[in-house]
Amino acid sequence: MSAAPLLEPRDRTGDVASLFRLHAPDRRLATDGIHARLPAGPAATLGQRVATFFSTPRSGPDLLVGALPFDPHADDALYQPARVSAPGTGTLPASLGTLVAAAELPSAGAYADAVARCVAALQAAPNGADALRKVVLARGLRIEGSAPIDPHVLAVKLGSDASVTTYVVPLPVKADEAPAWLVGATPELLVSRRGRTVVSHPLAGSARRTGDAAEDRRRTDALLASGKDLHEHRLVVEAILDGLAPLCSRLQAPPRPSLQATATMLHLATRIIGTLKDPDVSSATLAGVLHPTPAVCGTPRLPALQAIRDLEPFDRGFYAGAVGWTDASGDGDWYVAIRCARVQGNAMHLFAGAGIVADSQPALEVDETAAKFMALRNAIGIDDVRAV
Ligand SMILES: C=C(O[C@@H]1C=C(C(=O)O)C=C[C@H]1O)C(=O)O
Repeated sequence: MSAAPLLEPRDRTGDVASLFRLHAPDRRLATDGIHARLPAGPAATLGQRVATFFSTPRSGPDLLVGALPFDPHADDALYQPARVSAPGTGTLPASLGTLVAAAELPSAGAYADAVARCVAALQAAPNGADALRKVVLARGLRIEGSAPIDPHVLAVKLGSDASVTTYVVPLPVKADEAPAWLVGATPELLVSRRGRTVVSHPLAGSARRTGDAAEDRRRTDALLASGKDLHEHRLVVEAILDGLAPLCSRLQAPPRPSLQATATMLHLATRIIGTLKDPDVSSATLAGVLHPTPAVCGTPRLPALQAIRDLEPFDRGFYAGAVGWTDASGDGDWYVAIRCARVQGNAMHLFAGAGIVADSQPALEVDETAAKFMALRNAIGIDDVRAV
């Protein structure tokens, strides 16, 4: 197998299991080893657990890294790394080996049926603040390889799109299981904190990017004028403003979204900036308050979570959760864990979801989720998700 030069460190034993990587356009973080684990718990107690962790004298970096699962009531997986590592001290194989798309769960047809059932429920929902207004429904694709899949090779391939944040996050596994990671390339910032300044940059309302400049311009204009997509987007911005408002003395968001493009997608995006009233509110607390936003869950949160449980035939695990870091000062970055795969042994599970509102059309949501698989599909070189 040919080797690519100087891409990512191995740790001292050459083990990749505990390597964490978060490469944002403006900041690169890589760590290796696990010094101590944060006691696991739900999103609501994350801020308190992190504060307790850092208030206890200990050796090792003043840093916690890891992932929150989609379900805010399920256990998260954060740990203090052994070392912050300098990227570029090792080599990686250039290839992921032979991969085939093995199974869709659910099939495109079953996904369309679930979207149709969801639309019917949204249309039947009574008017009022508590009524179900949006549900994000996802589907999965299992890919199999001829040999164990190296998550860092996949991340390097995903990193060829400079507009996204690539990540590799070790996931908890049972004692008899092979190591597992969440590997992805997200365009979406859940929340970032530096001192008192808080930034969130949600996306919702999407179209496939074609690569043809005139057609992409047309799609961009259509997206920025689409009542359905602006509504889907507004619900996310409102939820984030509602979450941040009690914590901020100043909070600003432009009245209309702008366009954010990745190599494969066009998204409506809004950059929200706030100033914390209390500088002791950490990025972990903020992530715990905001997650899951209606970009990945729906509105209102609890009925949307229930609809997802009822309509999706799989457990999301850490897909549509959050990945990131927080330090002892409370600063940190948390990204929405989308455009990703759970990698374990010879297999990976890809996930893609789309926001459903009362006027969504099932066939268009099938296409939107197929387009959202493209980032991963391009990286692993599988052209057609239906090919087996
Ligand atoms: C849920 C996903 O993406 C989210 C849903 C979007 C939408 O519905 O338009 C856009 C970006 C993300 O917030 C995903 O990629 O799996």
